[in-house]
Amino acid sequence: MKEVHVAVAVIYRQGQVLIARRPDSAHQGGLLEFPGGKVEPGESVQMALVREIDEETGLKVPPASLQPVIGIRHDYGDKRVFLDVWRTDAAEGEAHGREGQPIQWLAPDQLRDEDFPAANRPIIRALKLPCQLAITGGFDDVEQGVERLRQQLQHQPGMVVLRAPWLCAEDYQAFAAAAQEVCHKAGVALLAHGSASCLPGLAVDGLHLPWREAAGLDERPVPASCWLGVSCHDEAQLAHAIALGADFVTLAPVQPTRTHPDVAAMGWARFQALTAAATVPVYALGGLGPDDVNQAREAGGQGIAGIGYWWR
Ligand SMILES: Nc1nc2c([nH]c(=O)n2[C@H]2C[C@H](O)[C@@H](COP(=O)(O)OP(=O)(O)OP(=O)(O)O)O2)c(=O)[nH]1
Ligand SMILES: [Mg+2]
Repeated sequence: MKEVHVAVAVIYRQGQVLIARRPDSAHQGGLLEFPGGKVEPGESVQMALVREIDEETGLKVPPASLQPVIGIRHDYGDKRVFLDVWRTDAAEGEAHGREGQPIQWLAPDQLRDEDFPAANRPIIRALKLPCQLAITGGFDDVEQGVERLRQQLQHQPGMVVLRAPWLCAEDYQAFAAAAQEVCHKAGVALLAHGSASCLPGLAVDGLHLPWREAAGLDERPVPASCWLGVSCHDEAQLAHAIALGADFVTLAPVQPTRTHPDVAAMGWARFQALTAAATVPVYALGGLGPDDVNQAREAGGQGIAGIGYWWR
């Protein structure tokens, strides 16, 4: 079966995205969708986006405003698609459903997996996840750890992974409880780091699995209502994380790091190649800071993750 290349548009306006309803008679009919459609022969994906957005909503999109979000290969059984997803926040005009389809503006947090075709799940993840993920670094005692976390939050990461594998379970619980309060006040999501067995009793928003924990699992260890991240370093690990149902992965090391001087960095070209094949948002990790967010996004990533920049 030939793969259909589909240009999919995430049109942002005032923190909301434009959603349409697919006609009942269409493939995946009756479900919600992002505007878009098939890339025609001879068209670039950008040309297809500009055309489809105009045809379906009447909005005019400056081609230069389009930025890549994620690419997803999905087999529906009756159809194979490559969803080539791009965003713009510069669409001009008033949106209306030019093909008679109902449209609405929704905040990313209002998007529910079950309302969309199955291939859209990673898109919804990508829109809800931030572009900066901070991981906690070393500290001497829990009090100092919490103080450094407060400083880390001043750099406004959208999510924090609470990494402290050297702490005993009791100290980790205390660290997580204090961190939860600090993160909650700042409106920042907090993920525990380790195995799912550390979760009971923790008021966190999800779990980030180090590769050594993910390697031994054959199913998702947490419910769909909490985030699941996995640390990956190569293609095989990415495939395993996706099979586990990870909501996102980190891929490292992209650049040389002080923490792992003996590990060879993969560089941006390799990061881009691995990310292109992954149906999940991918954070670039290793030797990076906020200045690298654009580079990571241009390479098809969700953004950057790291310890070094934020933890001084
Ligand atoms: N536009 C769009 N298509 C999606 C999404 N998710 C998803 O699986 N698809 C699939 C459904 C279709 O098989 C394919 C694109 O179809 P489409 O019906 O929009 O194509 P089109 O605008 O060119 O329409 P047509 O000329 O075939 O009527 O991609 C999405 O969020 N938006
Ligand atoms: Mg369409």
